[in-house]
Amino acid sequence: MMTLLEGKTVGIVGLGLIGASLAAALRSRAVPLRRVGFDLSSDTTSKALHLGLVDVVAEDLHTLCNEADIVVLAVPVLAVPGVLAAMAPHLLNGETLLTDVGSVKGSLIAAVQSVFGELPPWLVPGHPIAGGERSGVDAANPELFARHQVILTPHEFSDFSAIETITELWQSVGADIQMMSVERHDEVLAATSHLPHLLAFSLVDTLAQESEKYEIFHYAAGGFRDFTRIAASDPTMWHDIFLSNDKATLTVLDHYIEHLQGVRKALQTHDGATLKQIFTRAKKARDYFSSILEQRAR
Ligand SMILES: NC(=O)C1=CN([C@@H]2O[C@H](COP(=O)(O)OP(=O)(O)OC[C@H]3O[C@@H](n4cnc5c(N)ncnc54)[C@H](O)[C@@H]3O)[C@@H](O)[C@H]2O)C=CC1
Ligand SMILES: O=C(O)C(=O)Cc1ccc(O)cc1
Repeated sequence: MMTLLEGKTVGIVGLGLIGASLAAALRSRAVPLRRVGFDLSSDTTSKALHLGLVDVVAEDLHTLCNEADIVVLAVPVLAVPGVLAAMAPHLLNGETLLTDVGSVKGSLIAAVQSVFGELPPWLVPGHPIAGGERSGVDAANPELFARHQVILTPHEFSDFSAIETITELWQSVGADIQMMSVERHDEVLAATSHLPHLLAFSLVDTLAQESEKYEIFHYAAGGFRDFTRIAASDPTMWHDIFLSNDKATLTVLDHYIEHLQGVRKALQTHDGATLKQIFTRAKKARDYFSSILEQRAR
């Protein structure tokens, strides 16, 4: 039974893919929350209002904070410190809960600490492991979070009832909640999300620079499509993520470069046994990942 959200107002700052999808999901599932939105782009807020994703658009962050019981930050991660600083005077009543959807959690914690001088009990950071290469309000999808995980990284002073409310917010749109420390989150995501995006951007850029008028892409097949879909993701969003999670990404990138050097050596020396060993281990791991995906889809 969902009870903690009844009659409350959620204020969503940033009505792009994730913010607008959350608004759309809350609406399509008739979650009893009033939805107030804010975005720097007036085109975006007009669309969100016109599509009925939000009930009302706040004129500024001050108004949004005054109206909202729960504020969800859904802006690129490097925009967070500025938004927090603008909201700070209006959040200090202690009654408004604050959460976010950012792909990096260490930088959010650092921003909150720098703006508020402490980690307030009404802060429960979050990260939906759901999205896609499209961005903006036009890409909003009410089913985006269904059967997907949302990682919450509450800190040691996060209020229990605040954690329960944010848990219920995500469960109400069909998501499964996982709890994790900030450090573990940033390491895991560096490996499973940030590194793959870096490799995809880098591979596509390498080939694009070597190919006159992108001619080579005419001959690319499904493997190239699957490997590089995420290179179509938003450059600003990923610029922000890499600069915010540089340490953990560098660690896993160095590990990967070392492994790739091994693959290169095996190829150069025609060491087929080593190549087969690597491919067999990787296939086993990828088959396991496919089984996780199948279980989740059931
Ligand atoms: N795109 C994805 O697949 C996922 C993204 N995330 C995280 O969600 C957050 C939002 O990402 P998306 O929705 O994909 O981005 P997006 O680019 O679709 O939307 C961001 C929105 O924030 C607005 N915005 C930017 N600066 C602002 C500011 N200072 N004040 C108010 N609005 C501002 C923009 O106008 C835009 O509408 C990012 O932190 C990202 O790391 C998390 C999970 C998945
Ligand atoms: O496009 C994809 O497959 C993604 O990996 C989406 C995504 C992007 C960023 C996140 O922090 C979480 C999910």
